[in-house]
Amino acid sequence: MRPPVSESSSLPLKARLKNVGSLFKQLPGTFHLFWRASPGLAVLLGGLTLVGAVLPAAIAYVGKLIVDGVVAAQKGGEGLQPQVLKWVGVEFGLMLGSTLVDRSLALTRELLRANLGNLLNERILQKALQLELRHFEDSDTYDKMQNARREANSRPLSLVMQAFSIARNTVTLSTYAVLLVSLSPWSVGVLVLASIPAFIAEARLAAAGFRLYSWRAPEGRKLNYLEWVLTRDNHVKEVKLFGLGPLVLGRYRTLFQKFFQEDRALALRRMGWGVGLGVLSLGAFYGCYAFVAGRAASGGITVGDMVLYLSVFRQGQAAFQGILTSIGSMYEDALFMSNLFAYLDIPTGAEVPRVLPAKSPPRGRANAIELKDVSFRYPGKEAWALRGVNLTLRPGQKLALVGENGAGKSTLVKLLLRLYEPTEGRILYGGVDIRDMEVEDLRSRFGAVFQDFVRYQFNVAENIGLGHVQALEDRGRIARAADLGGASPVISALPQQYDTMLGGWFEKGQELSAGQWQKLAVARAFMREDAEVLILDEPTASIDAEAEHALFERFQALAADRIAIVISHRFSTVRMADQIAVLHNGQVEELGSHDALMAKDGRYAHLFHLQARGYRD
Ligand SMILES: Nc1ncnc2c1ncn2[C@@H]1O[C@H](COP(=O)(O)OP(=O)(O)OP(=O)(O)O)[C@@H](O)[C@H]1O
Repeated sequence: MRPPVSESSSLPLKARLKNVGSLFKQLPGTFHLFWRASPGLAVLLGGLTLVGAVLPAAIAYVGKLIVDGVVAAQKGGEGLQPQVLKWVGVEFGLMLGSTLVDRSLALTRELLRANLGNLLNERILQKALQLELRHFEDSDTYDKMQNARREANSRPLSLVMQAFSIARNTVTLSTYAVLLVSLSPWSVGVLVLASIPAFIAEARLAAAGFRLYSWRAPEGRKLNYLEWVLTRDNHVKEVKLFGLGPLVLGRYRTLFQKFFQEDRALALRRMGWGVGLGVLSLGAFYGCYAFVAGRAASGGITVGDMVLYLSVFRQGQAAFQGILTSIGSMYEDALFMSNLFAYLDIPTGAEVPRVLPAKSPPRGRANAIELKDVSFRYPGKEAWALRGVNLTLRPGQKLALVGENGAGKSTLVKLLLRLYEPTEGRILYGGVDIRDMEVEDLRSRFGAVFQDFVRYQFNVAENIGLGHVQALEDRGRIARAADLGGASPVISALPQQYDTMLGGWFEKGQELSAGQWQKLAVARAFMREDAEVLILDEPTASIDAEAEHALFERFQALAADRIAIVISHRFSTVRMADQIAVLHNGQVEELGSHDALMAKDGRYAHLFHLQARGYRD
């Protein structure tokens, strides 16, 4: 269980500093990205920050010269007036410069935001392409990716800007210190001393805030999820039918209240400290003010010195406060960056071939597939999803996989496509262990329709053509695939046929029925005309009986000399296969043709009769 936030203050100082230190390790990596995003803008930002940092002290100093000049002129200093006006002119110039620097900084920041955001988004997407299925099915990795995506546009820039702001305020403070030392060395000491409590308080509160947000991350996701359930189109039917609104909204409210109370407690602590420290810094300021005013009155320093002192001390306090605030914000930004870097560093490459050069069985004709004592456990799971599976598929053979939900059918397909590796045993393709092949080589030999096939919010031609991206523009091939998948009648009924935009996400998108979408998915699989193996995972789940019959006739013809693997719960489909493997708890319980398995009168025969009776009664 996570400790409550209030306990954070009991953390030993050393541990707290270590926490902070580990977060600021993100800075070099972030700056590297920042540099990569745009070296020119980075240099410009650095230069502008430096100029902006020294300008305030220069302006304050010229202010002093003006006041001293005025006082001297009033005392009858001959010819001092033009001098004073000259200094006013200089201050005007400096102020103009300062405004220009601030505007240019804002512009540079905006340009960098776009560049840096784009660079990061691209890195995140590139990494997503390298990740394997196991990563997507692991909630931890998935969370990391979603978090990285969510804040890539703001956090890295914010971290860099806060670091620059600290640098700028530090330079400004140093220039102020130089000015103050000449005036009253001990007031520099007072400025620093009066700031120490504020520094400690800010560090404590920022750490508490940071811990609050990081502990809260999983609950924050829960909050997002609840929001999602209530606002997504595909949830609305169930939400309405089951009357889920009040329940989900209630949970949302409870979570929000918890967040609100934590935020309020933190805000109150912040305010308490703020008031106390405000009084302290005001006291320090007026203490020094009294001293300096006294010295000015007794003629120890000039009026200009006093004015300089006042503005520098005040602005020095503000610069110090600025540094503290930046440190506070950096905690959170650094947390994000550590999550982002953790995501970018997720080890991948499990898919690279074990041997070089990779092996590649002959292409253009089906190769035998052999599963030898294959067992598989999902990462982090105790139970075996597959156990001791032995299967041989010769070219031209059709295999049907049957078994109850969770028997391991889809898992077997994932292993064949090397989306996972067997925990034990081997899978051979054309006599070659598939771990010795390039995955792209292996996968390009398969055409597949998955149970959870994708409904691309693209046009019809693309929905089919994506099955073989090299032929995305080949309308002839797309039309052939549509014919084979039984999708042609659906397409001719659409307003712009192959150019009809599909799905409800974009304007003019045409929504299809589940069965119509599935026909497009089947057509997509048939785009791979040279596929050596065809896999249809529950291909007929959504299509009607007539379409199913037609699909299987075409499928039989098309699959003639290829290997075909069909997963289905419909025995009318299953019985057409040469071989039927009955999976039960991850094991092949029965294997043989329909006739052989019926004669055996085991699980298959039992399930077949059960379904047949359902149709007859
Ligand atoms: N990503 C995953 N992580 C962990 N366990 C999983 C994962 N996917 C499936 N499983 C488990 O592996 C076992 C086999 O699942 P699989 O999806 O292969 O079943 P199936 O036979 O295809 O079922 P269905 O007929 O419902 O599609 C099940 O016990 C399931 O809970």
